[in-house]
Amino acid sequence: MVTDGPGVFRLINMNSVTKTYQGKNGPFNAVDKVSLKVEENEIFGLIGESGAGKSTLLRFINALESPTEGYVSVDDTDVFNLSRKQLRQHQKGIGMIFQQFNLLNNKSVRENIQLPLELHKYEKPLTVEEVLAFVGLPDKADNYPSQLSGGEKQRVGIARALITRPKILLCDEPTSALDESTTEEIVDVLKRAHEAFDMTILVVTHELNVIKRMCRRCAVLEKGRLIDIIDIAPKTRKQSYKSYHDRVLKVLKNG
Ligand SMILES: Nc1ncnc2c1ncn2[C@@H]1O[C@H](COP(=O)(O)OP(=O)(O)OP(=O)(O)O)[C@@H](O)[C@H]1O
Repeated sequence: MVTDGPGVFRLINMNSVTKTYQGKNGPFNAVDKVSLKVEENEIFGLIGESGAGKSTLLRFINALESPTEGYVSVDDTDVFNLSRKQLRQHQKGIGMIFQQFNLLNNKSVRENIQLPLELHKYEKPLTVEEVLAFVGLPDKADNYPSQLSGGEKQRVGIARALITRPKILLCDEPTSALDESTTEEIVDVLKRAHEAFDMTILVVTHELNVIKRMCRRCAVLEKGRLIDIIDIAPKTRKQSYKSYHDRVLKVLKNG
């Protein structure tokens, strides 16, 4: 076990990860030598403007993307040096929720939530009733996605992620398709899930208030580079708005 002091366990460790893509004008680094550590049970944010590399970085953790260079470990295990069986096991411990919910429209809420259990065998999954009650939709099991509001669809997305009892939950812009009050409700569901299921949560978003309400720390990315890791504390500090990074600091530290 890797520790950073008493009671602090680094669950996720990224060391100088780079992802190079071919762009119109040649190769470019969507993620550029990023190193960061996320502690077990933390809610950690990744923020930055569109194209900053947030989603790419998030997707390294469950190996949906692989870095061109660098090292990613989860629980002390190199994510990109696993057998197929080990990789499946690794991915089974990670849930994901998406901006556009990714529900199958021809399947009922119950069928959507059960999908992960059809793909893999889990030791102690929750039941559809349990997760639906948790996200506040106890009566919607037989509805179809087209009969739900955006906020309800995201609750179903969260229920689908929770049914396997993941150790890590990756949230890619979980509230970006929702209005302000629905966003608050979804943030509350995620915070309750964090407490109830003892998970580590990573949240990618460009919404600073979501970060402020949920996270203890967040990484700021700009053009693939890690600019800062901010400890989010309600202290008042004078900041100016010279750059995007300055605005982030202002909202998160002073708001
Ligand atoms: N498969 C790909 N091939 C080429 N370029 C890609 C590919 N995937 C992502 N990119 C580019 O890499 C950069 C980072 O993308 P990424 O989706 O990680 O950013 P992001 O910060 O999550 O952005 P957004 O907030 O808009 O989703 C962008 O310029 C994007 O266009």
